[in-house]
Amino acid sequence: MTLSTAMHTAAPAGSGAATPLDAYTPGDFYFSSGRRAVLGRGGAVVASDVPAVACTEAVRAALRAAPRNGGRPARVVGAVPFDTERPARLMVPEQLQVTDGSGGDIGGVGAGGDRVDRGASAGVAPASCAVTACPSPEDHMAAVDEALSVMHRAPELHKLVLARTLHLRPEGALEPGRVLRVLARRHPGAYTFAADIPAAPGAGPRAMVGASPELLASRHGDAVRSCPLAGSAARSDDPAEDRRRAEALQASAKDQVEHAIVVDAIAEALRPLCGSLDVPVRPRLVATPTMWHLATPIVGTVADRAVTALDLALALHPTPAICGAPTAAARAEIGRIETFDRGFYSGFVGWCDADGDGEWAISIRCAEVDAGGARLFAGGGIVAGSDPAAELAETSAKFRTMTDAIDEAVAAAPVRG
Ligand SMILES: C=C(O[C@@H]1C=C(C(=O)O)C=C[C@H]1O)C(=O)O
Repeated sequence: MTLSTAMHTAAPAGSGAATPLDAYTPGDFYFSSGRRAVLGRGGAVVASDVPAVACTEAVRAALRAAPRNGGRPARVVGAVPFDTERPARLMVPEQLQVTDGSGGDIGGVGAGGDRVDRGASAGVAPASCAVTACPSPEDHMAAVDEALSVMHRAPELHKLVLARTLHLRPEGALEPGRVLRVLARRHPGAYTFAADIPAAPGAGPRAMVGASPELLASRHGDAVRSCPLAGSAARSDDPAEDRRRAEALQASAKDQVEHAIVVDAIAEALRPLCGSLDVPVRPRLVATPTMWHLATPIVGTVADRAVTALDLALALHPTPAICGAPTAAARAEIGRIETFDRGFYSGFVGWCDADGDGEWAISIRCAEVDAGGARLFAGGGIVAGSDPAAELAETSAKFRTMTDAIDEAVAAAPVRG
């Protein structure tokens, strides 16, 4: 593989010949998709005083005003929260390092499925951390029951995505960069990211760190892509059982319905923006090291080049994969039933350049990480026929992306005397 490394302006201080992943330090932005990786450092936060849903004009203006980077268009990088009435955390970095392989989008498909690396811990939480679940497992099951009752009373609500959190506090300091590098190694097919997010006054930097298998939207030239995931099963260490679970997922009528709701919503949102759009009729199976998912790779061509990757992401968000359907009713129920603030979880993270090209992944399989610990998030779609215990188990399995990585990062931390 030949990597052409474009140092857009100066390389980040002290990075030498380091890759973007090596160069990452807390406060930076990092995003990789297959062989493409972006590291951003410094620069003003853009559109911090407007709701994220209305940020595109300010972003366009900031990109127009920014110098080109080593002959390439300027880029905005960062994260958008679940609630787009709140501001995004987007930057036009002062220093940008990009490695541009020939890999193209990974689009969630084949997301590292053959490279199963289950790591050391099979449990939900690293042994080396104090753990608090919010809500408790019992309360999450009660919330799923409540969602099922709501959908029974109001059948026009087809799907509701409910999440829960785990707070991990290791004995020593947690290093976001270490967690990021473990994730990148364990999940080579994922969208791996670390995005700076607001921290408490006086506290050190805080980052949203994760390895998402899900592409919300990308645009490269005319080519538009989205790869929604919905319908999940935990992987098994036993190959025969692993295959059985994958086949059961593909054969599950409930999961096919749950998946189709997402694909229909995305196709409907993309159609007015696209000249052509190809939506496969049946989903395929994709694997991460911890989960099987149903996935539908949607491809199209943008009708008007003025529509940027950020415009596409904002037009699609929140998809029923992380919110529900219909959107407004599902969002209202999430606000009523969930007992915590999603913040940047289930928003999106990535980059967009001044030509409108860009990539945005859904911020899942992730955690808010600072030196004191991590707040992990995992959710799942509830439809008629969902089972509270199975939904709880699904979120436990989804947590493993981050618990396994934090476990390894903490175990590998040097002892400080
Ligand atoms: C909400 C999450 O995942 C989403 C929900 C899925 C499901 O319900 O099957 C599958 C993939 C994601 O779209 C999460 O990982 O936290």
